[in-house]
Amino acid sequence: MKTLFDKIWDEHVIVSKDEKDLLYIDLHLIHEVTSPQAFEGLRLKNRKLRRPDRTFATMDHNTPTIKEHRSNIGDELSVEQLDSLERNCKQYGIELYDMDSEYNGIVHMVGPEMGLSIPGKTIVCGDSHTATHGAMGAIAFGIGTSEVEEVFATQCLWQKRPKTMGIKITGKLSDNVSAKDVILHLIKKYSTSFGTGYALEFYGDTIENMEVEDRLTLCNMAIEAGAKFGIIKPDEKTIDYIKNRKYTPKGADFEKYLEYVNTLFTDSEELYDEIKEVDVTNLKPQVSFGTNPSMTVSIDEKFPEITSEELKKAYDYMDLKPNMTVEDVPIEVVFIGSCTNGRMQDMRIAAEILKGKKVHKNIKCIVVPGSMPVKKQCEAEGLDKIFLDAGCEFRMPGCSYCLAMNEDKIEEKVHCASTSNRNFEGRQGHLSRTHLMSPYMAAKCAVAGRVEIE
Ligand SMILES: CC(C)[C@H](C(=O)O)[C@@H](O)C(=O)O
Ligand code: SF4
Repeated sequence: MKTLFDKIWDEHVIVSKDEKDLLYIDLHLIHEVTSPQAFEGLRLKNRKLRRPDRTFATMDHNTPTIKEHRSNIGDELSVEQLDSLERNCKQYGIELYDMDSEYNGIVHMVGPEMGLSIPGKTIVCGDSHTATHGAMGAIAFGIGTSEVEEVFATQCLWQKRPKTMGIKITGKLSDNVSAKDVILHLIKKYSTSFGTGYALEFYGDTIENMEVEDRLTLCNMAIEAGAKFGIIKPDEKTIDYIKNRKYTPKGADFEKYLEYVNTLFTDSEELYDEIKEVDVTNLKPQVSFGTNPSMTVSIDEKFPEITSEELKKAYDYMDLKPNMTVEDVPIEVVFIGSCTNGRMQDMRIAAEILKGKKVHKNIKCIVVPGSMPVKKQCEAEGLDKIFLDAGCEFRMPGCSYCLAMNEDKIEEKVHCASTSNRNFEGRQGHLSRTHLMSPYMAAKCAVAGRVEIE
């Protein structure tokens, strides 16, 4: 009798010592920001890279979203990090999805798209949103640069087993409500730290009814709840999703692999160290008003009274007040993209709203597909045209706008309706003001010129 998480964990333990386990790592994803020092460490210690064939690289954080050749990136550190990733991948024989690659994209898009992030695997990346991949039914977690070096050298990592928390989500979501609203609601209800020390397993009929892309959105923000891990049991939808992707096992290997995948579920709810239950039947769209994701309201709620210094500081920074509603926020920019909501389904939802409409005159609307495959698919379905006709910008994939890299910054004091995952002070630019929400709400906002209270 084991939880889903413990089944995968136990399958990967090589040896245990002092409450820690040495885990075998099946997949190591890397990007330009957190890998240069780790490669340098290898060289200095004269260590080899153990499994270049299980290491995959993408350029994402420093790549501008404008159509600009690499040689035109202004920021020197960005250029240096991109150059060193390219050099290192060449030297160590690692597959790299560079800016010219048809597979390029944000690392948390690339893993599932390539059939690399698949059920039952252990997946690491020097990036805090690695829990995203747990939605495929895997153990996936963010690691630091020194750990990146350890995995390079040994393909293993010492880890303390986390406790498990079952997050049971039940009820049918309303049409305008999605996984983004569910995770924002959870963080509002239980704080930005309720998951600390836990692996969060999301389950229940709401999760079963969710598409894989929604599940990825949900697990993406586990770290915003303090948890390094989010995980969801693989099912038919997961198997359909991974089938025939580039690195998914094929033929008889796939059939054999499915036998293992079919064992991946939690044997009994009683095995969780803790359970939280949430009924989302009447859940309304959620929008953040403050400077962390827990400072969030339902669209039909007023902003809360000031009950802490932190909240007061957030109101001051955002230039908002208690008792206002999301409708009162003077939004000027709408950003649809990021590893949270830069997938095909997000693009389709936004396009459906923007189709035949015009972006409001006070709004600049930026659409950034999370990866080249998503961009291409948008073009194949004519979504790019819908966005452009509506007056949006339709850009190249990358992280840039989510964390204010390159020219992709929200100006001082400007309110941005954003489908990303972080809204702390300055996240999208010096003194910028981020409001987290779903692609549905963001696209509606682009048309209406403000967040709509339906
Ligand atoms: C740059 C990277 C290390 C960082 C992270 O780990 O999350 C980034 O992706 C972010 O979202 O802030
Ligand atoms: S899109 Fe944003 S949150 Fe996601 S990996 Fe990039 S910078 Fe981090």
